[in-house]
Amino acid sequence: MSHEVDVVRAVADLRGRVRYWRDQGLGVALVPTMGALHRGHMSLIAQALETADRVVASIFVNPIQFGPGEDFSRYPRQEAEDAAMLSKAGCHLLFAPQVAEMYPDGFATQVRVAGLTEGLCGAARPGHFDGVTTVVAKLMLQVQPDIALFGEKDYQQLAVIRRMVCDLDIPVSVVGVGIVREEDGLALSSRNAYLSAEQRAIAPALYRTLCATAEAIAAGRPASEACAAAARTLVEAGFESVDYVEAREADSLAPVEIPVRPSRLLAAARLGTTRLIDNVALIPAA
Ligand SMILES: Nc1ncnc2c1ncn2[C@@H]1O[C@H](COP(=O)(O)OP(=O)(O)OP(=O)(O)O)[C@@H](O)[C@H]1O
Ligand SMILES: CC(C)(CO)[C@@H](O)C(=O)[O-]
Ligand code: BAL
Repeated sequence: MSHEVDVVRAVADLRGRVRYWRDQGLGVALVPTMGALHRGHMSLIAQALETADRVVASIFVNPIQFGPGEDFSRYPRQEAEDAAMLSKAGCHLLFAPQVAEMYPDGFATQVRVAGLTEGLCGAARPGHFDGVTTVVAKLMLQVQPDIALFGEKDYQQLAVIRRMVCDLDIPVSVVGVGIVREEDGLALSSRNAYLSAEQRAIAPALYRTLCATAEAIAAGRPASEACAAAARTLVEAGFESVDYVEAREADSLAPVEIPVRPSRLLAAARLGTTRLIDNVALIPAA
């Protein structure tokens, strides 16, 4: 039988708990989240439990990564259900701070990764990644884990965090975890809860279109042409607008036309006010 996950809200308590484990020589993993947990998050927790002796999950709806007019105030908050899921999975500690604990009066520092943050989601969400890197740097310094796990669903976020950890010599191994999908291919995401039944029926077209486009590029169709066709397909399928469909190198996220190195096809598109993102691997053309 699983026991209830312990919840701490203060950085000092968090540090005390981790210090106790460290004194026993135990390895620690961190899984940062914004809550409203689903099977995607739980696969990060499961992988963390396989790799480390102790797992800390954080739940913090981070205000500074939301732009004006985005969904900060209505973002789903369901800590009791989340804690029950974490308990069942065997997660050891939940760090769930209030905003004032993370950003007390006078807070004035920002961590910003240049370049990588400028295109793709960064173009539609200016300042978003500065908010992500600032909070992830804080969480890494607060917990000082051996490893931190992030989902490939947020592929650009993962690349940005890897860059930050490398550039700032943060002694944490960043582990990327594969995308967990619904049976019809839709990537699990807390924001899927915003979709109406009609929008939910359209949503799997994002993954379907990415898969078909990746196949076309692997068969030799130039990426720019294939991506433009994919954007048209998404609109025909019922998406109101397409922020981007782009082929990029897997690590640097530099644009690619004919992939010769490991690459990724990434997209973001809107169904009503809900913005969905997804990505698939691009097989280098034969
Ligand atoms: N379907 C998924 N498969 C694998 N990892 C995922 C999936 N969904 C989210 N994650 C990962 O879980 C971590 C926490 O993400 P977050 O709490 O923002 O959830 P989310 O479902 O991505 O929410 P949102 O709808 O706000 O994008 C991130 O590292 C994210 O990449
Ligand atoms: C990494 C993260 C928890 C930082 O707030 C968030 O961007 C997310 O949930 O992907
Ligand atoms: N899942 C990434 C966090 C965000 O969209 O704000």
